[in-house]
Amino acid sequence: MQNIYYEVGSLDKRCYEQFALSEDLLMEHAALALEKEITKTFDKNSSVLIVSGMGNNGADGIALARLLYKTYDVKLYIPFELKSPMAKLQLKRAQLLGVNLINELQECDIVVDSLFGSGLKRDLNEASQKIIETLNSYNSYKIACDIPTGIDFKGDISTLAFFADVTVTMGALKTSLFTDTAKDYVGEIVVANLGVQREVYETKTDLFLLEKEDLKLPLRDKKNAHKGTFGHLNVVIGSKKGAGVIAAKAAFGFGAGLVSVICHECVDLPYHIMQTHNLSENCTAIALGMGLGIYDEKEIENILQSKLPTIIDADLFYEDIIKIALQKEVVLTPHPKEFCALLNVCELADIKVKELQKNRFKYVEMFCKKYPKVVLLLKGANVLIAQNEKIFVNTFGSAVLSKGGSGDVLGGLVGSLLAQGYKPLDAAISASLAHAIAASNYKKNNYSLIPSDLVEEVKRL
Ligand SMILES: NC(=O)C1=CN([C@@H]2O[C@H](COP(=O)(O)OP(=O)(O)OC[C@H]3O[C@@H](n4cnc5c(N)ncnc54)[C@H](O)[C@@H]3O)[C@@H](O)[C@H]2O)[C@@H](O)CC1
Ligand SMILES: Nc1ncnc2c1ncn2[C@@H]1O[C@H](COP(=O)(O)OP(=O)(O)O)[C@@H](O)[C@H]1O
Ligand SMILES: [K+]
Repeated sequence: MQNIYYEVGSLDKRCYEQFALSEDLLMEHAALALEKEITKTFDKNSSVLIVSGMGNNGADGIALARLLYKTYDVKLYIPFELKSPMAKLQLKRAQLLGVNLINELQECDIVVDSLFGSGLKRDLNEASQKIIETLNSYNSYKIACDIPTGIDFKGDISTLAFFADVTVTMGALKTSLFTDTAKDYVGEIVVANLGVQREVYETKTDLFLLEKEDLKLPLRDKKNAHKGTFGHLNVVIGSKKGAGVIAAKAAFGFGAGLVSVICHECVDLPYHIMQTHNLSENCTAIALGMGLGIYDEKEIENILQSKLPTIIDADLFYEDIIKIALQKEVVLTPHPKEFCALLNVCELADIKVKELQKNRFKYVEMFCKKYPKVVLLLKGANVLIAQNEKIFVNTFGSAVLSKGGSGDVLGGLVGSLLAQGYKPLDAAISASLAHAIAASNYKKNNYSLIPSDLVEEVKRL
């Protein structure tokens, strides 16, 4: 996994103060990283439009123009008067070489957006919006310097933003690149080394980007084993029975030795899933909430009081009864609307989904501060998995998963790993990764996946 930061200004400052690196030196490395992004794919003489703003983001772009000058067909566009001293210095250097400025935007093979970076404040003015609109309309390969212009430090977009194919971000990863809103804009994210290795530049953090290697599949390493060795998950089935059945099937496919559903009515189950009325004696984990609907309060209260590892989903996030479980290491898997309801039930905030989506990290932190034992998995385009002070981001998911039943599969996968003895945080991380990576392996198209296809892909991981 990789480190993420809310801001990197303090890391830059550390470079100046502790390692005697200069702003100029850091900026030169920023420009070199942008140059590398171009030279690795594009032949000499390709045309490069660089759009530079008045601050240091613009300065990075102007330094790039100098680096590319003569081998690439560089077109430097500076729409506003430069403000930052570094931008002015970079322009002086570029012009001494002979780099010419262009007066209007021109479509090129490559576009570099260095209009605004981490210094973006306020809404983009009309002139900037027009520029971004025009750049977005080009078929060029689009590179964002540090962050696509229009995304603010919280990862929010107030008017519009640059659609990058790749974002070369300076020094380290920032949370603003990993909001659900930013996901459509950032493209591939590359981190530029600013003159020291990332291991040196970065300091301790509690935020992490998950990578494929962080997925720990429940591969069986014991030869002397039987079905009981791999746990017994009980899935509580509610009035919308399908949800629990999907979760049960997913759990079985992900390695649980035994899976039973707790249901008092007749359910149509595959032969390998059992049905029971009460918690099984050898039950090792519980999944409940998915499709629960109307429920028997006493029964759910008893289940929530159990000491067994538990994953809770869906309908229970709207109910006071959930508070029984929040002092334990349970896994909660709400989608944004459910998380808003949960924040309300827990008297933490009374907010709408829009406010949550603008501040996902903040509300996740707030919840985990009050309930440090709980493992919270907040669904979304980028899933956040958190416990106590740590937050892990899973960016592997895609719109392939935007289907009824995808969340039920996820609940089953988490339950399966809990039943097999994973620690709650590890279960949430590996289940979330398996869920998203399995969906990305579904190659037919991005609209037709159904829960059973997803389970099939999980089986093939
Ligand atoms: N140590 C450093 O500071 C480094 C900075 N680097 C680059 O510097 C960037 C940050 O530079 P700055 O702090 O100068 O910020 P920016 O270049 O992002 O922009 C700040 C300037 O834009 C103006 N501005 C902000 N929002 C505006 C809006 N909506 N409409 C019109 N004007 C607006 C501000 O008044 C300020 O003059 C980073 O994103 C990165 O690309 C890199 O060169 C690496 C080192
Ligand atoms: N656009 C998307 N990008 C990434 N993941 C997505 C996207 N849409 C949905 N998902 C994932 O699919 C799952 C949907 O869960 P949920 O909304 O609870 O559905 P349901 O209750 O119908 O099963 C979540 O894990 C979510 O993160
Ligand atoms: K930018």
